[in-house]
Amino acid sequence: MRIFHLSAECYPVAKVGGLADVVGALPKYQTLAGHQAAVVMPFYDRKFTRENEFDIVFRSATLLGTRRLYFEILKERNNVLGFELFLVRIPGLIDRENIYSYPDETEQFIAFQICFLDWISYSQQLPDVIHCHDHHSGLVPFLLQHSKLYTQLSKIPTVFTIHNGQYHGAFGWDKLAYLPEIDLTKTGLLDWSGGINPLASAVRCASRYTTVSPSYLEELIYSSNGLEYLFFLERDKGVGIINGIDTDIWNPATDNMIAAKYNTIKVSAGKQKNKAALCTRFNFDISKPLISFIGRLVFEKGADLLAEAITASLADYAGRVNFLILGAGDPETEMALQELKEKFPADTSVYIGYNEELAHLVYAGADFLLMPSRVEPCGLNQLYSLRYGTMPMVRSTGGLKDTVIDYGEEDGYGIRYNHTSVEDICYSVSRAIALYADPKKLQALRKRMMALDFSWDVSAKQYMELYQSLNTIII
Ligand SMILES: Nc1ncnc2c1ncn2[C@@H]1O[C@H](COP(=O)(O)OP(=O)(O)O[C@H]2O[C@H](CO)[C@@H](O)[C@H](O)[C@H]2O)[C@@H](O)[C@H]1O
Repeated sequence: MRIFHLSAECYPVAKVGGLADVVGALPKYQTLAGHQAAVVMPFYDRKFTRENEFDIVFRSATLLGTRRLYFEILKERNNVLGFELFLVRIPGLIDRENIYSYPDETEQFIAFQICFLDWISYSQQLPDVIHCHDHHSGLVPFLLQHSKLYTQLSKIPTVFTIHNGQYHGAFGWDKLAYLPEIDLTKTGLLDWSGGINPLASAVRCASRYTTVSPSYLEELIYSSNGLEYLFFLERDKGVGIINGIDTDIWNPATDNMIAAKYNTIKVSAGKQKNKAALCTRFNFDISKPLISFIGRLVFEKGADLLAEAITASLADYAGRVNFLILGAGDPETEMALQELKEKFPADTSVYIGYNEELAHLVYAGADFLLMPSRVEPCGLNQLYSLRYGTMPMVRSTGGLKDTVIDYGEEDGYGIRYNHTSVEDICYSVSRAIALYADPKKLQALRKRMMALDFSWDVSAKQYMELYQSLNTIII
């Protein structure tokens, strides 16, 4: 089966968060299973594109409104990722360093989708399925079916995966002219709340939509930033498939980014060496429990509560626990965390920024990983931490609920709490400190965590079954 994944991110080409991890792994596992999986993404002027070799496989021009765009499709030459990688380059529009946040972002992603469709319209070998990820490729299912330019593509089944339902990529009807000629009787399929909403359109027009955990599929009906009624109406088209993790990259026994490699048998000594490296770097006392947080410093992740919750915890446990935060995001949260570090220099440390290597070391060296997310479609951090024998402390929501069982329950291995609140975070901290005081129990739980299997094998198979079922669906 030939599968095209369309995405704004793909590890290691360009990563901001978990979307990149999934799009960098799923096609690899599909290729290993004998399928022809490819990723198509915008060209970014980054380390990966500078250091690898590409062939130009297609060159053409298209229109974005009245603007004529010349574009190229580049193909990575040496199969370094284990799957085909195609980049859409449009000089002056899609050839910059950053992935998001340019003022013409809407134009960038519309152009990305148009160029992709133009390119495959000329292709001799059409894909069996087009798999779109998040709103950046959300207009493709609509355009395939309702633009005259792409009639020959209209039978290709599409899957749309929602990694984050909070962001819709919505824009005003004044930008309708950027789309290619469409059937104007169908504009209702683009509209939500008086604007063009790529996420809503994809949910309606894709053959199927998926969420990255079964719980999140249900939660979208109650909380999806204004699309609740849409998810209520379209519920039967949705499927929840939990993310896997790329065990080639996230494996403490082979990970070159950590200070000492270890496996389940050597977990105690291995974690201790990695913790020592972290404690030296951040000036912590290794004998104390180390609780960390890794992630985007945004409201969804509960990051706004970290400074207050850590301050409250330290009121009870000063000198008995250390906190390490790695992340970047909302300026107010970044500032509050910097202040926290200045206020409690012996107990806390904060690294503002994105650092892939440090993240690996933290998964390996910390004792606990705090995830007080308000919204967590799947969450990969808890899966990585489990793989490294680091206990996740999670709020029961979305994928966190689906993957972490509280250690107080039968076969449990994590810490769970119900609310993204200072009280619940503090309560989870007190439980972590108590558990740390019982090294034998913690050691047994670490072995249990590391024995869990969250590899892609099962989930990749579920996606294949979904694709295969689409051939029989009449949209
Ligand atoms: N400052 C930093 N330095 C280094 N590494 C950092 C970092 N900040 C984040 N990361 C890394 O980025 C990834 C974050 O992945 P998540 O799945 O937790 O979140 P995200 O919200 O981006 O993804 C969305 O998509 C994914 C994929 O479907 C869902 O799991 C998730 O719930 C959904 O919100 C992890 O690999 C983490 O280590």
